[in-house]
Amino acid sequence: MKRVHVAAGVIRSGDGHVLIAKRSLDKHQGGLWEFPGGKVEAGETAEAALGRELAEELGIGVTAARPLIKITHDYPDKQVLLDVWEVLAFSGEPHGAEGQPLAWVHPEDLPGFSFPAANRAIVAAARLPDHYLITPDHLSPPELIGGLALALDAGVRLIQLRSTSLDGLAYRALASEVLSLCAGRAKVMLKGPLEWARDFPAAGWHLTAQQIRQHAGKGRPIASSRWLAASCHDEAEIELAAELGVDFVTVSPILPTATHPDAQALGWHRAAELLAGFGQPAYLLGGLGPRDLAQALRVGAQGVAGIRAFWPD
Ligand SMILES: Nc1nc2c([nH]c(=O)n2[C@H]2C[C@H](O)[C@@H](COP(=O)(O)OP(=O)(O)OP(=O)(O)O)O2)c(=O)[nH]1
Ligand SMILES: [Mg+2]
Repeated sequence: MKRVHVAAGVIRSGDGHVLIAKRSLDKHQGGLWEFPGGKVEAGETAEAALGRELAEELGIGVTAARPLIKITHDYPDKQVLLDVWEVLAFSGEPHGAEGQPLAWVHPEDLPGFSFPAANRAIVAAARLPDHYLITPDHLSPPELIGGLALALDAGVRLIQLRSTSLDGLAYRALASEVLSLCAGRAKVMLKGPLEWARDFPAAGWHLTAQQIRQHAGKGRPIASSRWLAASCHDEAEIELAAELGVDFVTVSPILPTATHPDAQALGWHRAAELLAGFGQPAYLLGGLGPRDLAQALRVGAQGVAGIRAFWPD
C-alpha cells in the first residue's frame, strides 16, 4: 500500500482557540474531528498543499506556517503520513466551505473530542509550547521560586522541576510551592520516584532514562489525563518511551555542553533521524538556546529545552 502524504494545519484564533472540523461520514475516518487539510498532490510541497487545502476547505489564505509534527500511521485500510503545520498567520475568516461543521476549541479541551487514532500526537503537540524550561540545580528554594516567577512573566509555559541537590522532603515541599505558583499559567513536570506522583495530581511526570528501563513492558505508569515525559539519549530509549505511552520526550545531548564536555553529542542530523521514527513531540536539549528553535523545528522537534539559556538572570 502506498503511504498517503497529508498536510494539515493547527489554526488558532486571537484568543488561542484551535479550529477543528468534522469529517463527513462518507470519507475515510468519517464522523471524526480533524485538523483541516488534505492530500499532497504529485509535485507539490507539503506547505503548498497546506495552503491549497485550507483555501479549498476553509476559504482562508495561509500567509505564514511552520512545521509542528510529522506522524506516520497505519490504519487497517490506509497508510498515512500526516504532515502537520502550525499556521502562524492567515487572511480571511475560516468557514466550512465544503459544508463541514467547524468548532473553535480551547487546546486543553481537545482531548475530549473524537479524532482519528493518528491524531493523539497532534493533540499533544497543539497543547505544548515550543520551549521547555528545566530548572537549574544548586539554587536555594527561594532563588528557584523567584526565577520561576520571572520565567512565567516572560511567557514560559512548560517547566521541569529538577531535584538533584535537595533531599526528598525538601523537593516535595518545593514542588508544592512551584505547583501553586504555576497553577493556570504553566504545566509543571516533576521528577522523582513514581510513588510520589499520586501526591501531586496537578503535575505531570518526567521519567529518567533509568526509570524508562525499569518500567519497560509494564505499561503507562500514570493516568493518560496527566502529562508523561521521558529523557532519551538514543534510539533504544526512544522506543522504550514510545512503548510506555509517553506524551513527549527530551532528546539529548544535541551539542557539546560545558557541563558534559565528554558526552558524545548527537548532532542535528542524528536528531532528525531519531525523531523521524518517533511520532510524539520531542524537545531537543543540550547546548541549545532559544536561538536554535528554528533549526529544531526543521529537524522535526516540538521545540528546544534547556537550563541555563532559558533561566532568567
Ligand atoms: N485532514 C486531516 N486528515 C487526517 C487527520 N487525521 C487523519 O488520520 N487523517 C487522515 C484521514 C484521511 O485518510 C487523510 C486525509 O485525507 P482527506 O480526506 O482530508 O483528503 P482531501 O482533503 O484531499 O479529501 P478528498 O479530496 O480525498 O475528499 O488523512 C487530520 O487531523 N486531518
Ligand atoms: Mg481534507
